[in-house]
Amino acid sequence: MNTTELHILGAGSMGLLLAAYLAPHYPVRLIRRAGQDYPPRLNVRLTAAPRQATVQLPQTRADRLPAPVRRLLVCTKAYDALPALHSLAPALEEASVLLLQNGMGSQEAIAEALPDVSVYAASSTEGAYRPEPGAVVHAGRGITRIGRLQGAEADWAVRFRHAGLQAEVAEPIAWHLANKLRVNALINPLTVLYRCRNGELLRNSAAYRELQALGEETDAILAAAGFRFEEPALQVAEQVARATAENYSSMYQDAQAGRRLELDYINGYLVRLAERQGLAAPVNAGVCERLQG
Ligand SMILES: NC(=O)C1=CN([C@@H]2O[C@H](COP(=O)(O)OP(=O)(O)OC[C@H]3O[C@@H](n4cnc5c(N)ncnc54)[C@H](OP(=O)(O)O)[C@@H]3O)[C@@H](O)[C@H]2O)C=CC1
Ligand SMILES: CC(C)(CO)C(=O)C(=O)O
Repeated sequence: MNTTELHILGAGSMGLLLAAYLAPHYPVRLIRRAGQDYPPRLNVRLTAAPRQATVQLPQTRADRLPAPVRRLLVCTKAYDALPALHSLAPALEEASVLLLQNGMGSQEAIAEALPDVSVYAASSTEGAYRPEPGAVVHAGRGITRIGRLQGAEADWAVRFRHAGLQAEVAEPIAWHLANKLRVNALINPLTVLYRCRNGELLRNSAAYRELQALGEETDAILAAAGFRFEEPALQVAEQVARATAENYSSMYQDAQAGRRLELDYINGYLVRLAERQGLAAPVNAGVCERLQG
């Protein structure tokens, strides 16, 4: 077993999923919120049908870390990632950090805020949720594409594969993040606005017209920013909506649970990217306004 401890910041769906897979192969420790008290270990039941396993994960508060962090997976929501890392900053001097946030913008901000830290970003199609505290369900097996943003090289994808997860080095990672962003920008907000499963967006004519308009605008913004894709966003989003027709998007689930949406890092990011290119983005901006209303 490799003895370098893997720290996981964010004990939510993604953090617990990765912790449960990695823990049998590497020493893993969860980092919990500063200023709050937690028991020294968290028992987590992983369901990856048809199998179930229970793992015991040591956990430490961010403000009580005994030693520097060398390997860190950041599994908070996009809006929490930078503040959470700031709470750890003194322990990160020699760290390689892997960011697992959806959307774009948080990764750039972190790389800029921590110029001396090795930073990798991932675009993951894994699906996980927590049915209750202390349990995580691996709802859909996916692939995690990992690429370096800055600093020293690290073998993140090797470690994921060693733990039985599908992973590959994918560079430039910004392209892969943008490729996922355009699907999320079309599907996720509309599932919230129309209160529907992904597949319903293709059957509801009003929703489909909005999908088309978002697709056209998103293609123009990403093209102006230098991203090249073979297929338009609408075509890819349609394929994904068909393949995941019965699913509720992550944004729909966040909205239902009353959690903050990752909108600023999806459609909001596209609006800011458009501004930087001197373009208007009324369709993405309109979606943000309606959802943040
Ligand atoms: N779930 C999934 O299937 C997938 C998720 N992703 C992406 O991964 C990211 C995480 O998603 P997910 O796991 O679902 O989100 P969750 O809300 O389930 O988990 C986020 C966790 O971060 C913790 N957290 C927030 N701030 C801090 C902090 N300062 N210190 C320590 N912990 C903190 C929260 O703690 P607390 O519990 O105390 O609030 C929470 O447990 C998102 O960007 C998401 O889009 C990507 C692919 C798939
Ligand atoms: C691909 C899609 C839309 C699947 O639901 C997703 O990534 C999400 O829900 O965030």
